[in-house]
Amino acid sequence: MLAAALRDSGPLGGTGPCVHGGMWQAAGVVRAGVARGWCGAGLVWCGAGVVRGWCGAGLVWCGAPAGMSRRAGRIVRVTTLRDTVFVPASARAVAAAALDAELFAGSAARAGCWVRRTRGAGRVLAVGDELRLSLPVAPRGPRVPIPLRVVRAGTAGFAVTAIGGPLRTFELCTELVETAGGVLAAGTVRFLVTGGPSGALAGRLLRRPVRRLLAARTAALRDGAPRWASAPVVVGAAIVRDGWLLAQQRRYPRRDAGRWELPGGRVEDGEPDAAALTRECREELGVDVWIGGPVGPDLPLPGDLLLRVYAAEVVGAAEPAALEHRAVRWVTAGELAELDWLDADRALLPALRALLR
Ligand SMILES: Nc1nc2c([nH]c(=O)n2[C@H]2C[C@H](O)[C@@H](COP(=O)(O)OP(=O)(O)OP(=O)(O)O)O2)c(=O)[nH]1
Repeated sequence: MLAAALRDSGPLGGTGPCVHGGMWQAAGVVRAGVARGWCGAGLVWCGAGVVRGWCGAGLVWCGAPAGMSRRAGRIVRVTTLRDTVFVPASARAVAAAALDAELFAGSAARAGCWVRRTRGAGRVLAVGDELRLSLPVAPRGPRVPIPLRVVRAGTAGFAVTAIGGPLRTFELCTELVETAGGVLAAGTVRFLVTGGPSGALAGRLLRRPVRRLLAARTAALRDGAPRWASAPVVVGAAIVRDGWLLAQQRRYPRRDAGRWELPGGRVEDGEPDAAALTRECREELGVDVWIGGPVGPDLPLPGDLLLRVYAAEVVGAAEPAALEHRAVRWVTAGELAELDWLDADRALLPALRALLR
């Protein structure tokens, strides 16, 4: 039976042009030319033209079956599970929810999992942060420890991947696709187990807790995003000049004194973001600024504040001064990582680096 299953196994996934003009994505094993998959617009056609899945709110979604193949002579089983929700909120609010460390840990707890941050700090999850996920195989049963690293954290989505533990491959990602009325948040978990019958059993046992984790995560995004849509905003200015970025060093409170941040501050009630940034840059630096587009995603801050950063340039040849801060400093892309940034600002470093390129 096993041999027959292996013979039937095709590629473990794939992607191709969909009849709706987008791309289809097949997940799991392709048997006899038939794949299950999903696309953003409707039904999925692949292989011999057979459709699996169903259409709801304009998208097809399905739980893909466990796939099986041989790699280096070992039986490898890949399981891909998906859960998609439609979130009627702005893309920036949903991305903020996706990067919210508290929301992530809370949703995992609701699914019976534990999440502990082992690297990184603050409310926002940044690329390079590490977490330890403890997945229950059964209620009150043994737990599988999965050390994870954040590998993607941006406006288009979030992803963590295993960096050790018994499951050498475990990936959880959330793709965010903006639509006219809101955002499609497509959660996927893909994990791989090896071994014969014991591997098959392990794969089967893990499906239920992983499915619960995935469902709790997408539900948390749907329920958590509206809060970020109406959160009080702190605006920051990524002021650039000839490949240099202006950073300023905090004087207070004690826990943040000496750390670096971007010029800016809280937006007052009814005040447009641009007006708040103009006001803060005059007060803190004594200069006027031109304000451009947003840089990176909106970032959750402690106290349910949201940090939103805009690209900016000093008007004219005026030199910014540290009127309220300990110091200001121009830094190159290469020097960005040398500064002790506030926790949330660390999550912006990839976007700031890209701005300076
Ligand atoms: N301006 C700014 N604030 C930041 C950044 N990153 C970050 O976490 N924050 C936090 C620090 C503060 O808790 C909050 C900013 O609000 P604020 O500038 O009005 O706060 P503050 O503590 O300086 O208070 P205040 O004296 O200006 O009233 O956002 C950043 O890059 N720029």
